[in-house]
Amino acid sequence: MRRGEPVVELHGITKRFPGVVANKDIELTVHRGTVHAIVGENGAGKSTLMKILYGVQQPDEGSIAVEGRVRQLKSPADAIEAGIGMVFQHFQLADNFTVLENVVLGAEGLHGIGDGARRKIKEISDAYGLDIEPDALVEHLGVGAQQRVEILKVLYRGARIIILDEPTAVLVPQEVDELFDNLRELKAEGLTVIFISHKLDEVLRVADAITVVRRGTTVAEVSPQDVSARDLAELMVGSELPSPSTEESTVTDVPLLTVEATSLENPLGGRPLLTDINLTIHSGEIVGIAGVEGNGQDELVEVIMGMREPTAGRILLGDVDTSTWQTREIREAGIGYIPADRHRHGLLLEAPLWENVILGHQTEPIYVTGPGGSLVNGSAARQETEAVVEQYDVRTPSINVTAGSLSGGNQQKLIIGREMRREPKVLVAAHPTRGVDVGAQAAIWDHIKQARRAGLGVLLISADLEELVGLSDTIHVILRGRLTGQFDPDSVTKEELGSAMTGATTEGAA
Ligand SMILES: Nc1ncnc2c1ncn2[C@@H]1O[C@H](COP(=O)(O)OP(=O)(O)OP(=O)(O)O)[C@@H](O)[C@H]1O
Repeated sequence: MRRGEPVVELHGITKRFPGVVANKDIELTVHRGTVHAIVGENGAGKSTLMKILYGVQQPDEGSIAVEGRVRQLKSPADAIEAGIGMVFQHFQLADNFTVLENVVLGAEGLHGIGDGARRKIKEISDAYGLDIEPDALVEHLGVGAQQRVEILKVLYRGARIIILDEPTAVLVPQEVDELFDNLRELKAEGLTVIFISHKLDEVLRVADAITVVRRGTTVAEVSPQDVSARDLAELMVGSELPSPSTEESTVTDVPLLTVEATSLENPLGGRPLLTDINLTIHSGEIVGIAGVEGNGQDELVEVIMGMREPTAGRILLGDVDTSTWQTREIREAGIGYIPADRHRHGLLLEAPLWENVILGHQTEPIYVTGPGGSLVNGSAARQETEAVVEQYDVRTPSINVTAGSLSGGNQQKLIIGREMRREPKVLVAAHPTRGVDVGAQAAIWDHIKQARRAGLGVLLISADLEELVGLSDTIHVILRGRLTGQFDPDSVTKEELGSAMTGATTEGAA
């Protein structure tokens, strides 16, 4: 096939769920050898469209042509057969297996593991600059490399069209650059990449064409040379956006949460997970933590939230030592928590929204009723859920649907609303706006800033440097379990932060 020919043609795609039209009359043409971005608000219908193209879901109406041939994609196997592969945001790799085993098990099964497969992996890795060793253990690979293994897996199965679902959400800036280099190599070889992203500046950097989806339908196709990030955001929401305003500092000298000389040994031996962490969050202050994933951020959150007990040092809430408290006690004492993994720690996906909103708080007086307080007060729970949905703009047909049926960004908005409406004293927030569209992101930032004015203290862990710099009053860098530098967000550059995060420099500027 020639470069530039249409390889994916979607006409009139419509997909309905109970109470929602997720896709309506979608028109999309993707050309060979291009990177084609799909952007839109949370719940606009992007994931649904990609699932339809990957055969995970079937459209109610419309047609799909791949490389000029009309196809019925009834399953991912059909899509793979048509030359389409998909890399999901949550990697689907078995940690304690090698790259070779991971790649081959999904494709040919056990009998495929051998020198032939090893050679083929090397060839693919070399051809597209993926830099993957077939015999490396997946658990030894960083996030960026694991993502390249996922891409390699898809290529190994012969994909010519690769769908990536928010591929940069989990990457730090250097890894994003590497990924984009890989994407350029893929398209130079005549492959086609379709990707979903909320990071509009990245979309403008790497895409050849951008399709905007609004309320389930394709509203525009633009070329990155012709638009700004702001134009794109306005196309997504269908109206003009307000301009951001500058802020006065609200930091006080009242300590709310203190992490004092805290260390955490690794129960499996080796380097400690945390070493001598000292950190204070004052009322009205947002303390940001920058770091490459896996450098102790999760463990820091876990010792603060009572999921692990520090092996040295202590955690103080005000002047009360909470180091040995359980998570529930800590939450009840006024710490809100936005976990990094919303599926594992934040939500019960099979339960309705209203149950999720009172999750962890169902024993509190306002939610109990009946003899001996044995029943849940459904109407109080529903009222609170309606309020979360309304204030945090959770797009849902009703509060009775399951959390699992919400789009990813709307799940995140639900968690943030649940935590913020409880008016915590301290908020421990890991990647609070991951997967959230730019409009909703700005709204969440406003909610957090407003609470900060009223005295909230925040520990903000984020891979999004824009968010860290824009929200934080001070930024610490975490590297191999230690705080290695402190920076003033008003003066630090992304490059300085990036080098501190990778250990290229460890000197703080402030
Ligand atoms: N399995 C499902 N059952 C019911 N409703 C669903 C299901 N999957 C998606 N929806 C609904 O379809 C709409 C579109 O969701 P989709 O996940 O495609 O949005 P999205 O644009 O990918 O959003 P995000 O940016 O938040 O990931 C939403 O209203 C969502 O609640």
